[in-house]
Amino acid sequence: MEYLQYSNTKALISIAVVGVIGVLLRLYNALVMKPEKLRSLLRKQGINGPPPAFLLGNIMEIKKARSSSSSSSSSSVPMTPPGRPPARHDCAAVLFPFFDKWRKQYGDTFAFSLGNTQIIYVNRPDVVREITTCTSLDLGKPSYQFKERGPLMGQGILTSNGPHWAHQRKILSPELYMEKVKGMINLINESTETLLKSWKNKVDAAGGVASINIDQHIRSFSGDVISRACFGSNFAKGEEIFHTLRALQEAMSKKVLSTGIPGMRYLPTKSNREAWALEKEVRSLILQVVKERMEAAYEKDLLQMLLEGAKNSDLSQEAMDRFIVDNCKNIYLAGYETTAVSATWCLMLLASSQEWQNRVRAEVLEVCGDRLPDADMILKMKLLTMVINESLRLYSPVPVVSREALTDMKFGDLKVPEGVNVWTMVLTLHTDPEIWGPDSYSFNPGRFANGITGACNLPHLYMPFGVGPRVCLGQNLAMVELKILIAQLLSNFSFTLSPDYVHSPALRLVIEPEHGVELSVTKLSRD
Ligand code: HEM
Repeated sequence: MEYLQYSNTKALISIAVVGVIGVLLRLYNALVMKPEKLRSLLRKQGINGPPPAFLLGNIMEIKKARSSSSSSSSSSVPMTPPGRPPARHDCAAVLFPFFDKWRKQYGDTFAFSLGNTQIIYVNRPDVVREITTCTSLDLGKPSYQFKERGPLMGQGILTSNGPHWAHQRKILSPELYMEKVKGMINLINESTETLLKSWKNKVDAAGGVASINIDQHIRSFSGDVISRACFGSNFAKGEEIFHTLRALQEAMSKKVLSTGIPGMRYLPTKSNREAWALEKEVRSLILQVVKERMEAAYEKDLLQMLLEGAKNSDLSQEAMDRFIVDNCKNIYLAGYETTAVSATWCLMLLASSQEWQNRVRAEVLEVCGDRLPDADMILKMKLLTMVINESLRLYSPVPVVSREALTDMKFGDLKVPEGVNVWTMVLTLHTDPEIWGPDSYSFNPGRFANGITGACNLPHLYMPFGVGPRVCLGQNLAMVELKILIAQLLSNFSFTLSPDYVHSPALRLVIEPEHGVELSVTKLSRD
């Protein structure tokens, strides 16, 4: 009997030991062997890069370079005095100083690691064209981003690949065609009115000139537009969803710097627990609106399209709920902050160039007069389009276009093994003097007088909205929103940079002004 018990315990211990060894071997393979194999494949074709640290890759080096470039006076990036625009609009040098260093050391194409993810940085125009225009479903969005941003984005259009992505894109894209966006102009004008009223009140209360930190106002405007576009008449509920999503995004941005550290997302850390709770809340709020929709009248907004798309696609109830919840979140996230920061940066640039502010205002008043902007007027305002294009060139909210090879792939002479990511630095391409000329770091909307092709010698490298099959679905909506907002602000107010403005681009989920943008705003008399 005793002997039997002894041999059972021995067997259990043996099984446990074999199991633990198996898990350790798999971990060793995923964290050490596989990354090293990929790096050696890259080295074989002459792609070198900074040596990675065990498990972390180059994360610590990146963190260190970032914090010293934003805080240290010994940084190579000159600090901008308060109240002034920078002499050189060079976000890449402030936010990604390590890339400059590595490019000097390893050339235009080099490899680095975020945790166990291997990334090739590509700056060669020919290879960038091949990557960004590749239509194969084998080239997708990086899976490590899906994992890290799981609670925030789920498996919606932004964070899915292959047939699942293609299916979602097919449902959503017709809803954001220009013809549909034209139908949203009234709702955008309504959202703008709210903003104008609040600025007028502030200026009156301040006796003629008000110092306004514009960020929150612009964010509210952008959130209002997206809520109305997505949720139509349920937009009040939309705003509640949106505030919860914003809180979730903040909880997630605290985690951004841990990107790539294996296993971090599963640990019940304070920020993970906060994110999980908010994710649950957003889901239940969205499904509540869906339930009301099922019972009430039919409307033609984005939510309705998602509902119909889900109903027609033979999904289980669980999968259908996920499809709707994830895509509502994705549209918010894709459309809210990007448009808000684009408008904020554009107003900062106009505030620092009285010449361009006056020129665009004259155009707006000539085209629109006392009427609210409509589709024809929006098309006619050329100087306004040039200013927005230039602002998106210098302050592209999304600084990197990234992809993952889902199988072994080749772009020109660059072989990308399965699992390796490729990154194209939009900000660097947007300011390269060889592409844009010697004034590439200056604000000069005049360069867009003959469109994008006239502005630079390699137009495919201008990509504030990305390019190729995964190009931004909302670019028509974003451009119309930006034009209406800026036209309306210019025809009602004049503004300069406040002496309190401190120029400090920061990378959160998008590039935003770290301390906001403070403007001195005066009401224009319209007699
Ligand atoms: C100025 C504002 C905006 C900027 C700068 C911007 C930029 C971008 C960029 C760079 C991408 C990724 C493209 C790529 O990886 O090649 C993207 C994707 C996307 N954007 Fe935007 N975006 C803006 C506004 C919007 C708005 C208003 C919406 C929706 C209402 C939207 C919806 C999307 C969607 C759904 C995708 C994913 C497309 C896909 O993966 O198939 N965006 N955007």
